[in-house]
Amino acid sequence: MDTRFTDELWESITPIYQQILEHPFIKGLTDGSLPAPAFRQYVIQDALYLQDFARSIAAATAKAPKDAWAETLAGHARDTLVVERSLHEGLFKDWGITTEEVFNTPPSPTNLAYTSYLVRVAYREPFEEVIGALLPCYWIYWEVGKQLEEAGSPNPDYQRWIDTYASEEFAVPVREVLAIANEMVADLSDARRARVRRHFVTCSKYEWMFWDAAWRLEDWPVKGKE
Ligand SMILES: Cc1ncc(CN)c(N)n1
Repeated sequence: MDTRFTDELWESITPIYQQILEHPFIKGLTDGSLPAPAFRQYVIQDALYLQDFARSIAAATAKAPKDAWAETLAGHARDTLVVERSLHEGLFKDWGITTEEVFNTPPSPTNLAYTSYLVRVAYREPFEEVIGALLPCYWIYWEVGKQLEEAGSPNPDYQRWIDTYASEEFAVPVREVLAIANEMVADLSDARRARVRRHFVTCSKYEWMFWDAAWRLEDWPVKGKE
């Protein structure tokens, strides 16, 4: 398989990926120093995030110009999320947090900005751009999972998180979406490839920001009656 396009994409985010690995949230997963409230906030926000992520994959499915890609993505909208949801549900059960509480939590400013961007691209832009926006969500998590796997974590919750994203179950859809990304650009002009890259870089920045928001226990600076 020709992986030149995705190699180029990864090259375009190497400084961002490096900063992700150096972020205290990520470092704190392996050395155990991540404060529990930051992890809890992250997992709750992530459960909200996944709702829009799934809808964005479904929109990509509807736009797929090839049946084989539509079938693959339809499977992701259902199955990929099952793996991540089971991680979340296990943690919520251990923490005594109900599904109702989770889904009644307002999205943080960063979460809302990221998911709004994803959904906007998914509904407004052509198929290849939607894949560009979705790709960091798959790929960065897999790379981070693999990177942290060797060090592991003294904290069982953080170890579960690492195991999920380093797992073969998570790797399969990542490889599939990478294959779609490399195939879909075969006949694309440089200008259209650049638009894919722009979304890829933007969403990679949002990935860093998502962990950072939880680390800072981000909240809205002003409040109404919610
Ligand atoms: C914010 C975020 N980005 C990506 C993933 C991996 N699907 C996730 N669970 N959360």
